[in-house]
Parts: sequence; C-alpha cells; structure tokens
Amino acid sequence: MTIIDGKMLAEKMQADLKLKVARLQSQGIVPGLLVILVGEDNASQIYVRNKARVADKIGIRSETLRLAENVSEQELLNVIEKYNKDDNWHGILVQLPLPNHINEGRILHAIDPKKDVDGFHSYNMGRLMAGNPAMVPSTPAGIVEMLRAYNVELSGKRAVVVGRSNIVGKPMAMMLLAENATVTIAHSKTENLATLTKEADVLVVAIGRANFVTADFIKSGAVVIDVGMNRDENGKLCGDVKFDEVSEVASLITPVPGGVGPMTITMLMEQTVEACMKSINNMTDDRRK
Ligand SMILES: Nc1nc2c(c(=O)[nH]1)N[C@@H](CN(C=O)c1ccc(C(=O)N[C@@H](CCC(=O)O)C(=O)O)cc1)CN2
Repeated sequence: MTIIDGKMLAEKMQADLKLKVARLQSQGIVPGLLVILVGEDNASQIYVRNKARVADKIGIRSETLRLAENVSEQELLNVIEKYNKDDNWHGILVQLPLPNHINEGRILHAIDPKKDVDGFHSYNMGRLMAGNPAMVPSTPAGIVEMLRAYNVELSGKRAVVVGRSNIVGKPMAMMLLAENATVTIAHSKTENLATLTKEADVLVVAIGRANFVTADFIKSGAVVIDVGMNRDENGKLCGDVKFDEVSEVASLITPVPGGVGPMTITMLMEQTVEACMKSINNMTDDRRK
C-alpha cells in the first residue's frame, strides 16, 4: 500500500506556480485573489488564513475581506458587484459555509464567472457538465491531479463517488467521467452502500461522517481518496475513511490531514493565476479588435 502525499505534491505544484507568477511579475502583472469571509466560523478562519499564506508564498496578491455574521445578503451582493468591476482582482471567492440567512446559490451566482476561481457558479458548473470546463472546483481538480501524479489508470475503471455536494461529489463525478471512468454517485440514502463501494477500483469519499468507511467497504487493491474533514471522539482531525484498517486493503490511499486538503488550496492558486492570464489575453484581444 502507498500513501498519497498530497502535501508534497502541493508543495511541488506551488513551486512551479511561483515561477509562473515570477514571469508575470517581470511583465508588471500581479495576480490578485480576493477572499470574502462572513462570520467567525473557526474552521473557515483557518482555511482563509491558509489561503492567504499560500498566495503570499507563490507571489499572488491576496486580501481577506471579513464581514460580520449578520451582514445582509444585499450588502454581500453589493461587495461582490464592486469587486467584479475592479480589474485589480482576477479571482474572487466567498468562503463556505455562509450563515443561514444568506442564500448561498444567489451569492455564488453573483460572482463574475471569469473571476469564479472556486468554479461554483452555475455557468462554470454547466461548462464542466458539457465537457468544456473553464473554472472548476478545486477539491475534485486536486484529486484528479493526485491520481495523475500517482499514475492511476482511470479509463474503463469503475469509480464510485460517495457524496453528492455541488462542491465535491457532483463535479468529481464529471471529472472522472471525462477521464473515461465508469462512474456511480452514491450518498447517505444509498441502499447497500458497502456492496456498491466494494465494486470500485477508485473510491472517492466525501460524505462528512468521521471514520464511516471501513475495510469491508473496499475492494482489494482499490485506490481510496478521503475528502472528509472531521473531528473524532477525542477531537482529533480525521477523514471519512478509517485509515488504519482501509490501508490494509487499498493499494493507494490519501491520509487526513496531508492528502486532499493541501491540493484544494493549491488548485485554487492555479486557477487564480489562470484567471489572471486569461484576463490579460482578453485585454490584448480587445485592443486588437
Ligand atoms: N469557497 C470555498 N469554501 C470551502 C471550500 C472551497 O473549496 N471553497 N472547501 C472547504 C474548505 N477548504 C477550503 O476552503 C479547505 C479545507 C481543508 C483544507 C486542508 O488543507 N486541510 C488540511 C488540514 C487542516 C487542519 O489541520 O485543520 C489537510 O487536509 O491536510 C484546505 C481547504 C469548505 N469551504
């Protein structure tokens, strides 16, 4: 069994991105990422701090706009509108989850799809679905990168995604389909889940239940990707997969922490650089017209 080292892969990708950004900087161009955080959620505060740290490391200019928990939906929409119009910011993201009084779909839909570095806007979701992706969600994109880096064959293989969220499960299924895997989406209401997951050559688990997937869910030699981020009964960070026993059966497995998480932030940075480069090309094209 091999442990997929997401941290190491993320660091390598960040080093490559740093060189790309340095080339842009030498032309006077600095990619800009605006992160909007609403409220005081502890985990979200850690994630946005990590995004700012990685952006800084790569040379991306980032700013975190902190809004009060009770900010109105309209105020948040106004902020997004302001930054949509500001050419200094190539990427805009709103950290999730949002407080209950704010309609998440309406907020994500307000972000200019060209600046939607999270890939959550329905335009970008639609492009992914149509097989013509533009901006894509970072977590599944990071998983595809990991599978590539570890030479996991996907074409013709049976992939099962456990979880149907818009930010992981659904886009993950589309990306695996694009790699010619035969994909099944399962979820909390799926009957005989273990029977289904036992058929998977590649199993992606994003169900949000600590240590839920045990060895008897796994086909011998399967590749197991754990997207979970939970606390166990002792408050220790753990995934959705019971690592100790599943690693006895799997051929490749991601740990938590140090697996999918670091790749999520790295792919976000890659999309920010990409958004910046596209905006320059568009400006150049506009001048040519
Ligand atoms: N606007 C967004 N909101 C959320 C996203 C997202 O992609 N965009 N995903 C998650 C949170 N998230 C990024 O925002 C995220 C979660 C976890 C990690 C990570 O690196 N985890 C580490 C462990 C961290 C720890 O010690 O607590 C790991 O797995 O090694 C990165 C990003 C929901 N919201």
